[in-house]
Formats: sequence, C-alpha cells, structure tokens
Amino acid sequence: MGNLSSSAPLCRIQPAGDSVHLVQLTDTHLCAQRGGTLLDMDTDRSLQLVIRQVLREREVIDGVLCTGDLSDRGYLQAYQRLIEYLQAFDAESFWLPGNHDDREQMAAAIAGQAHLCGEVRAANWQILMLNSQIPGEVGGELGAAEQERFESALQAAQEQGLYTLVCLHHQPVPVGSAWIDQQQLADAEQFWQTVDRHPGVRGVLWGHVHQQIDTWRGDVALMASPSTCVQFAPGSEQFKADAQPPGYRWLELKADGGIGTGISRVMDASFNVDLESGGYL
Ligand SMILES: Nc1ncnc2c1ncn2[C@@H]1O[C@@H]2COP(=O)(O)O[C@H]2[C@H]1O
Repeated sequence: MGNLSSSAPLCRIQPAGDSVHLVQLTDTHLCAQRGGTLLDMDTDRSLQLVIRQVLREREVIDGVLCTGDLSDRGYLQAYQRLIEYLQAFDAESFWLPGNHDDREQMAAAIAGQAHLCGEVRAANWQILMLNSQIPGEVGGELGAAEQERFESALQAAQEQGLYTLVCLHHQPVPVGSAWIDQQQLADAEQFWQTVDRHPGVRGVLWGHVHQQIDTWRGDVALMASPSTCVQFAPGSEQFKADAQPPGYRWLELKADGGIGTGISRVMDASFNVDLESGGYL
C-alpha cells in the first residue's frame, strides 16, 4: 500500500513494464459485520475468494480500481475491512463512491492507505476516478462541479499527450435492463459531449450493473464488470439476480493506447444467492 493522502487529487503509479496492469473490484457490498449477506451471499467471503483468484491469475498488478458500492450501507467498518483485504496486493488502490457508499466514512477509513476520486498518472495514461453519487439516491449524476473536473482533467491529459481511462460507478449508456437503466447517469449527454471533444479517451469503465458488458462507442471501449458478490441477470425488465459466480476485471493499458481486458469469475467455489428475490434497498 502506498502512503499518499486520500485528498491528493493527482496520484502517480510506476508500472512494472511498458503497459499498465490494473484489476477492477466492484460492488463489493461489504456489510457492517464480517459475514454479513446480500441476497443470502456472504459478501466478505465472496470478495476474499475473488481476491484469491486475482492473486493466482495476475502476475503483475500496478493498481487496483474499486468502483463503488464498496459497502452495502456506508459502514466505516466495511471500508476498514476492505483496506485490510486489499493489503493482499502489492499495489495501491483507487476508489470512487457508488450509491450505497458514504464518502465521509470512505475517506475516514482510507486514512492515507488508498485514494478517493483521484486522477492517476501511469506511464502515458491518465486514469480518472469520477464521482457519480447523488447522496440518498440510487441513480447517478456527475453534476456541474464533477463535469467541470472531468473536462479540465481531459484537457490536461490532451496537452500532455496522455491516453485516458474514465471510471465511474453508474452506467453512462443503457445496458438493456429496464429497471436498472432508470438509474443510469442522468447527465450522460454532457458526459459524452466531453468525451467526444477529447480523442485521447480510450475507455470508460463502470460498476453498478453487476454484469459483464464489453462493447464500443466508436473507438472508445465501454466496459462494465461482475460484482465481487451478487450478479444481475442481463436483459431483464424487472430486478432479477443471476446465478453466475462473482468475479473481477483485469485491464492492460498499452503504450500505443490500446486496452486489453477480460473478466474472470470464481468457478471453484459455490455461492448462496436468493434467485427469487424481488430486489433489495
Ligand atoms: N426491484 C428493484 N427495482 C428497482 N431498483 C432496485 C430493485 N431492487 C434493488 N434496486 C436498487 O437498484 C440498485 C442496483 O444496484 P445496487 O447494488 O446499487 O442496489 C440496487 C438497489 O438500490
């Protein structure tokens, strides 16, 4: 773990080689107590099994991206346990909030051991961690101040010849499930106008939808990822949990601006999940 302040807006990581190797852990939903559950799934256990799998599969990890809903209800103890679990990696972690998170508690738990909503420089890349949380609401929006930060970070990256990976919690495009598409980024139109003005943006990565999405918008890679706990069934009109196991995404940000990426799920363990549930708060 590094030692930079959580309030430092600009972080730097030194990749081990020419590419930047990242791991995304998202929607961990850790509860107040170890062993707490979401739809019957023990979210500490599932995260720990995902981390074990990452350590088995990924030889090089330059940074870990934690893209929101890290605690189920914004508990300080949940974030403190996350910090503890992330110590398994010899890499710094970069967090942003989701709708279930409490930013103040995140910052309190981080205490210099991770970075919240930072702008990360790594080789010829910038990784931008945006805040799409509207406190007290499920849906997301960047809002005027975050849209402004987005614009100026992309401007700075352009001036310095950096490629950019943009990360946020809420989906900036519909994903094809009516119930969750009501929660998509409300100011997505402005988000895409900003992206379109900056050709250095090579990828947009989010959480929230608890499922894999790999598609394109022009030459920008659009990526959503499995939760480290409960999955949502793709293409559902109404809330529906999915039997797919928990997982993570790996990313390789290449020196030529390309992005290699994939997901991996924990196939060698069984998980409880209430597939009949109509949802959760
Ligand atoms: N049946 C439902 N209909 C609409 N939204 C739901 C339903 N169940 C849960 N949600 C919300 O939708 C969110 C999607 O992912 P989250 O983990 O943020 O948490 C979920 C809940 O806040």
